[in-house]
Amino acid sequence: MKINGRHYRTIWRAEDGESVEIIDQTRLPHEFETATLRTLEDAGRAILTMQVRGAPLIGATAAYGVCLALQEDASDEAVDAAIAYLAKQRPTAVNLRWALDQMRKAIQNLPREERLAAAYKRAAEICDEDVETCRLIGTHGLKIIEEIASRKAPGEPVNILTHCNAGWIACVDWGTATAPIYMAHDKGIPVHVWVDETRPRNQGAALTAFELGAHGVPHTIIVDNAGGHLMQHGKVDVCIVGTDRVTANGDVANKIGTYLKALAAKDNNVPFYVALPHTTIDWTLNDGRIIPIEERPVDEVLKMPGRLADGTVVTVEIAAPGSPAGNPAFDVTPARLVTGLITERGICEATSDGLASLYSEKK
Ligand SMILES: CSC[C@H]1O[C@H](OP(=O)(O)O)[C@H](O)[C@@H]1O
Repeated sequence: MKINGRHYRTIWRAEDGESVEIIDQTRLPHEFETATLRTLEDAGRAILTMQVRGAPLIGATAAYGVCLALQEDASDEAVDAAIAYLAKQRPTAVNLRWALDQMRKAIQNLPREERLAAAYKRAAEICDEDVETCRLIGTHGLKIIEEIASRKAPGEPVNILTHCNAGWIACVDWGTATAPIYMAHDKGIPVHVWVDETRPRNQGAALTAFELGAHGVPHTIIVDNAGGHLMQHGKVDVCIVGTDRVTANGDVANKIGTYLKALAAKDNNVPFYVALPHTTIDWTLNDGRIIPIEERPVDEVLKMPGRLADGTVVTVEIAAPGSPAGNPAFDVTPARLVTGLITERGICEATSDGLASLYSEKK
């Protein structure tokens, strides 16, 4: 999408052909900085420290991480070590495993001297495929927004609540939950987005608000605990969130707090949709309760970055020194609380049959 009128993807191969550029998301929204990944370790660190984050972008970064590793050593042992290293950086988003499996398939039967070119080719394809997949998610999700808009008074916006950042910044472009929003906005359908700030890393306040604002989409940042209240008072027409892993039976792992939004939506008869590409479906699991939930550093809870009036960006402590904290980064929303899954192939029920109806090859 565009930043200051210039189109960006979130990750791209540098002109030197042997490094990778990313948008450093730890600097947003106060500073727009790109960063260069030159080694496997740079890619692993970018994923772990969330310079890049969002399931599809984590996968794309890992794919390029394999390329950077191959530049040093294209042996079978080095490939295995690189894949194992990248796989352990973050446990919940299944796109990481999916992308690494794709890279292994692309190079494993090639002679060493052909592996690097094949790896860069596959990594580029993964990025291009993600852009098209998210665009298609947008076209299918747009129908939901259009149907709600048809029941509203002229000019009255469709009020959409989203949690965390499942935007173009979480992907290579377009986003998952935001793709239908951008398409509705660009089509002239009045929309307004309630943006959950999404403690503790504030991906909503720092990233979703940033990208919606850059595209001119009306939005309001709210504290995470306000969503239920807004739903009780009829101010939310639909919830659309992203996900890091959907099991074959439709259970949804997503940023911590998603489950509570789904409960509030169910209690207030607000449709709750989850937008996802096929790369986020874990066909090996039929129960969301066994999805690994990442425990992140407690400093993310105890400290918060911000900008002073003079523009200096600082980090402050928000609790008494020595306060203990816990930081589970994701929760699992049972399929029964999900109205539907918005995929690149269409919208389906959050059930095994629903997913099988769109992905018959996986039956
Ligand atoms: C389109 S995937 C977005 C998904 O990823 C986020 O997690 P994180 O920021 O920790 O990578 C969040 O769960 C979003 O819904």
